[in-house]
Amino acid sequence: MIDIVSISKFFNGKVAVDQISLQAKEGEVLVLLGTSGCGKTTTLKMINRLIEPDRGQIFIAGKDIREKQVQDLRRQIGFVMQHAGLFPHYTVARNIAVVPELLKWEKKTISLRTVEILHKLNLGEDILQRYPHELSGGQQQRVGIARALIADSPILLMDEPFGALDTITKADIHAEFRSLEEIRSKTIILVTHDVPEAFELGQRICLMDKGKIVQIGTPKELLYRPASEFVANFFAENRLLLEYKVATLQELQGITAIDPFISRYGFTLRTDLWHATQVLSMHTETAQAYETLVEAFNNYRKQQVV
Ligand SMILES: Nc1ncnc2c1ncn2[C@@H]1O[C@H](COP(=O)(O)OP(=O)(O)OP(=O)(O)O)[C@@H](O)[C@H]1O
Repeated sequence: MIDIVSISKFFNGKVAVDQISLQAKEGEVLVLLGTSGCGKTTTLKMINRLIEPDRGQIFIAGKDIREKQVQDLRRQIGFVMQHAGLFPHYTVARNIAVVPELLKWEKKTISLRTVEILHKLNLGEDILQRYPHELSGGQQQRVGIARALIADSPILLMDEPFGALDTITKADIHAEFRSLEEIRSKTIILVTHDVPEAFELGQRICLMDKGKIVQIGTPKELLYRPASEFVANFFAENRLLLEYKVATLQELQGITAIDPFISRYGFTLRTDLWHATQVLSMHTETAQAYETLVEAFNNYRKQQVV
């Protein structure tokens, strides 16, 4: 678990992070969300000591991170940098092997694990001898993720890991990322300014503004129980999309019979309404099922909005 206790950071006398306290629980994806300049990256970089806080403390598994050697601390933390952050003069293979080499893994182990992780991220082995500039933006970001995952560290810090991707590539890579068994048991803190991405990937979202936390909670809490007008306004633009994304079939269960949707259309109780209605809206023969779900959602929504 990562426990951040009242940390602050000043740059040139101006506060960038202002007495932030939060906890990231073991095995969860916590998203730091907010507009440009609100202090997300600075907060993230203080966890692996790329930036030192001016005030406050950070604990990992109960230990103050300043008590460890920086290199030891960073070896237990996978880090995905903004814009992938690959070394331009290293091949993909060398980029991915940076941490295993520091850990003094055998060459054979590195190459086997590299191939395994490449396949999981839908990358071909043919890219191993290429340089970053010979890859597409999406491939570069996948390589950045492969590099952070290869050593299977218990913590993963991700700074806009999918930032450079178009919407369609993003949807694919989000789905891949969520289904990776590698991320299941990790504590992940992910920085983004992309609201739908935060809702898709975060179990909890920490919304920040001007260096402070405005609200921290589940996507559903932020949407239906905003702590302030700022929070409500922040989600106003994407509101309907987000409401469809946070409602799962499980939540509609008491309102309409869900079993037929599961057996007939291959959904699960965890399928979100956004995905389900998209599938059902594609064919005329599923129009009735689509309408049933939308009606159930409207009734569910009435119970949420008080
Ligand atoms: N090295 C630095 N020197 C001076 N000011 C800095 C430095 N790093 C960040 N800042 C300032 O601190 C504030 C917070 O920056 P930070 O990068 O943490 O924000 P962010 O929320 O991650 O933004 P973005 O989404 O644009 O990356 C900003 O006002 C920024 O200009």
